[in-house]
This record gives sequence, C-alpha cells and structure tokens, in this order.
Amino acid sequence: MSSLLLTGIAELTTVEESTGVLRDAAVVVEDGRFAWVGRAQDAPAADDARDLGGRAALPGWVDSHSHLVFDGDRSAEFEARMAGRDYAAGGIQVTTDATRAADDAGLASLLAQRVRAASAGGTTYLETKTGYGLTVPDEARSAALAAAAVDEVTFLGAHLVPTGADPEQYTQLVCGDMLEAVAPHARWIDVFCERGAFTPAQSRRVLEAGRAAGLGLRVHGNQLGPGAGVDLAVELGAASVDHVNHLSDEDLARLGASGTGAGGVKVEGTETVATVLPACDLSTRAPLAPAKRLLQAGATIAIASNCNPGTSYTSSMNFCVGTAVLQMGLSLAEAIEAATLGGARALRADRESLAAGTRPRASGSEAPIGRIAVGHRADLHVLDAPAAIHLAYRPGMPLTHAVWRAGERVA
Ligand SMILES: N=CN[C@@H](CCC(=O)O)C(=O)O
Ligand SMILES: [Zn+2]
Repeated sequence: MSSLLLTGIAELTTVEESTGVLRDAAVVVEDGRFAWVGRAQDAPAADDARDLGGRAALPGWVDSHSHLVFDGDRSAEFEARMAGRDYAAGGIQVTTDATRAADDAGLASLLAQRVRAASAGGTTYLETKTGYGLTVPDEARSAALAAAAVDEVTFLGAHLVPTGADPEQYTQLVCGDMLEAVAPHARWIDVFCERGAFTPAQSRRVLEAGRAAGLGLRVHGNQLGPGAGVDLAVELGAASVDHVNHLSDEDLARLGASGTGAGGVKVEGTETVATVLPACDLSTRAPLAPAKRLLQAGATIAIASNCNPGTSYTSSMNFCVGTAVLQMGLSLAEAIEAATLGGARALRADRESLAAGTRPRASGSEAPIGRIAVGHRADLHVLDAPAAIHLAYRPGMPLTHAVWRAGERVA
C-alpha cells in the first residue's frame, strides 16, 4: 500500500494531549491510518506528497446522533413553530407515514444523498437511527438500509407510540419481535424517554431488552423538560444520553461523576457521554443544553447534528461547532474535541479493540477514530482557512476544503 505525505498544514488540531495544536505540520497516511504526525520540517519521505497550501486541518467530524432514514417534508411544522407553536413528539408520525410509503430504492437514495452531504461537510464517521418505521418490517428495512450506508446503526423503535397503538402493547412489540428483527443490523438501542413518547418504566424495559440482545444503550433524554432520562442512562451504563437541555443539579452531578473529567470515573470506555445538539436547540427554540456547565462538572460531552426532519434538518457539523462556540460558551478547543473525540467516545469508537460482547461496527472498521495520532483511522478535515477558529469567526461560510476518510479522499 502506498503512503501519502500531506504538508502545508498551517495549524493541525490533533485532539491528542501529547501533540495538541501543531503549527507548520504534516501527516503521513498509510493503509487507511495515520502513520506519522509532526512538524513538517521533520517529516519522513513517502510515495506521494501533497501540499495543503497553508490551511488548517483537524480530525473528521464524528456525528454520533442522526436520523437519516426518512421520507417526507415537515417544513410547514417548522414554519408554524417559528410562528410560536411548541415542538411536540407527535410530528414523528407524519414522517413515519411518509417513510412507510416510500419504496426501498427511493429511501436508499434519500439516505445516500444525506450521507454524501454529511461527508462533504467534513463528517467522516456517522451514526444513524431507525425510528420512522415503527412496525416490525419497516424498522427492519430502515436498519438494513442504514447498515449499508453509515458506520453505526441504532434501533429506535421506541421513538413514538404509533397512532392507534396501545402504549404497553407497542412497548412489548419493541422489546420482542421488533428487536429480534432489527438487532442483526444494529449495534445500539435508543429510547425517546420523554413526555408524549415513552415513560421511564417503558424506557427501562426497552433498554434492558436491548442489552439482553447484545446491543449497547443510548437515550434521548431531558429534551422537552426535566425527566428521568439522565438518571436511567447513567444507572444502566448507557454510552450516551442526548439532548440534555433540562438538567437538575443532581443530573449534572451524575453526568459529572460518570465522565472522564475532573472528579469523574477516569475509566475510559465506561462513561455516559452527555451529547449536546446545538442545531436542534436552535430549531426548536429550546434552552441551549448547558455544555459548559457539564464540562465544569466533569462530564464527557459530545456535539452531534441530530439531523432529522422534525427538530434539526441539518447535518452541518461546521454549523454545530460554530454554534457551540458562539452560543453555548465553549472554547474552540472544547467544541472541536466534543465533535471529534467526544463523538467517538459516545460511540465507544475511540479505542482499537471492541469491548467483549460488543457487536461489530456497521462499517467493519476497527481503527480508533476521533484524534490525529499514529494508528488512528486517517480521517482528516481540511478547512479553507488558516486556523480552525474560522468555524465560529465566519459562521455559515463554506469552509470545508477537503476530506479524507480512512485515507481515501472523499470530498
Ligand atoms: N427527540 C426525538 N427525536 C428527534 C426528533 C424526531 C422528529 O421530530 O421527527 C430528535 O432527536 O429531536
Ligand atoms: Zn434524535
């Protein structure tokens, strides 16, 4: 396999403690992984070389929360929200009806377009969820399509109790036949633990059933109001609890104690990551998740797009990171780490070997992601700017210049 030397990197944000931010840097890529990282003046020879022209580079974004398998349009719902209506979970049914009506080829094509758009925006590792099928065959179809298109698949049959269904019977279906049909395509199970969706008791049943089937746990929690999502996620050892807009002091303390920051568990790979979704908070006019306070409490945080047609119709991680800096009060370094290594931690993909009993990733790749370090997957995002702070300094500008995923140029 030939090696590639990339030089002309004015600023390289490695998200790796030992190297930090390097000026006048270079990397060597070989066999889909970083083989060398350092100052350009010290770079070894390689088979090919390319000069990036004095640009900034950073790890590819790890988008650990999206819902990309859907059809239909909900722009009218969004417009009504901008005119003052509140967001309610019930809108999920509108997308579910349109998704069920789509044929396999049409749905696969919509998904492929969305994955391409994410990739063109610097995302090199992508999770997506089911949750707009809500019948056994429709959820299995969504999971199978997702497994062919993204790196990580999450079963979210517990997204909404479909119209006309009995909540207890539907929860039973999710934990039984639906889980059995979807599990072969998925690595994770998730539940929307919220008023209007699933109660804490139903959520616990779903998560415990998923765990018994060998899936890792994720939770949508504390989005629309205070609730039991965080408590449940930490108690059951979920890899991530997402949204986290409405947190009590106890919730902050729980997430702090289960994170790898000051006073936290310090055992990487066991933390419950708090995933914040800045674009969703803007689109629903929700109070922004307290990302800075979570960090101060010792929590590990991730930033993700939550791309979906109801609450966050963007896969732009550049936008999410810029917003986290501008609106959530994170420093640039904190925001970049949350959108790269934080996402990798939320997917337990920041280390080489998978924990015993964990299912393989849909992408089949086992190289660690989220940092620019020797041995890590060569996921590189090059900006059309000399420094990464341009992500917040010039919000909304087309700053992605080039993207390498596992050593292959994808944008
Ligand atoms: N909150 C639950 N699910 C999605 C929204 C789904 C929808 O409204 O279609 C979310 O993460 O925001
Ligand atoms: Zn979501």
